[in-house]
Amino acid sequence: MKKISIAIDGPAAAGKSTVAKIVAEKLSYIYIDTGAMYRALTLKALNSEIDVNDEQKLIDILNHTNIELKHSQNGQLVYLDSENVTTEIRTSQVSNNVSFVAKHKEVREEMVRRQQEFAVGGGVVMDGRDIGTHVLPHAEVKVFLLASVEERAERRHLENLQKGFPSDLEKLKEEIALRDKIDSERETAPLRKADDAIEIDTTSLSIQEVVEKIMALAEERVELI
Ligand SMILES: Nc1ncnc2c1ncn2[C@@H]1O[C@H](COP(=O)(O)OP(=O)(O)O)[C@@H](O)[C@H]1O
Ligand SMILES: Nc1ccn([C@@H]2O[C@H](COP(=O)(O)OP(=O)(O)O)[C@@H](O)[C@H]2O)c(=O)n1
Repeated sequence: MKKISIAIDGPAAAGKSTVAKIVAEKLSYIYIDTGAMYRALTLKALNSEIDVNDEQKLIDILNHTNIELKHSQNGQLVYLDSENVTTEIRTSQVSNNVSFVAKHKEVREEMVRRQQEFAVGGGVVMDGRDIGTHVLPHAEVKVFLLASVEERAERRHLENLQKGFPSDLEKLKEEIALRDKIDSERETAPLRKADDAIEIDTTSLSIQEVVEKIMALAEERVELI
């Protein structure tokens, strides 16, 4: 059966990676979390005391940085220069700096090049902010996931508590809203629904309901090919 590409975009904590992972498993496709790549570069910049506004320094380190997304039974693992950073890239320090790193045109160009390489041949579910608009503009299925900022902050809060991370719901709401604003207002490839993407408001939907909607869109497309 022909393998298609599925692009899932949307604001922070809308449920993109959760549903992308399940859809990829159901279809036996590769799952690619592009946010993890920007997070890994941000972690390296913070650890190297590089200013997140210094585009030239960031591109210099990116050119000497290996970011790998490995698939394990426990989900996706993220390796930065051969070191497992799966947990470290989710700290609030990384979350609060990543949008500044992701603003830079040259950083994005290099990340997009790597992401497109991962997707050669199809059979991928990729999530991020610019997948339907820039990384995979010809993806057969494009979805834009939404949920109210209150709902998204509550979901991330619960997730943090489950992981044993410190978490303050009100602060999280502000941080998520600020990150969405920076991601939506940047000049290069801002967070935006592609014209041909299907919008799904997940505020009152369960994970399973969102997965079913995306699976239905994928099956429809596979049948048409
Ligand atoms: N439809 C949903 N209903 C309730 N919780 C959800 C839903 N989708 C995702 N979640 C939870 O919300 C949190 C954030 O989801 P995640 O997939 O990390 O979002 P994103 O990848 O968009 O940042 C996770 O803890 C996840 O389990
Ligand atoms: N394709 C992408 C993916 C992420 N990003 C950036 O990376 C950040 C982290 O993405 P993420 O998907 O891990 O974030 P969460 O929604 O999981 O919190 C985003 O806030 C964006 O600044 C991006 O610019 N383009």
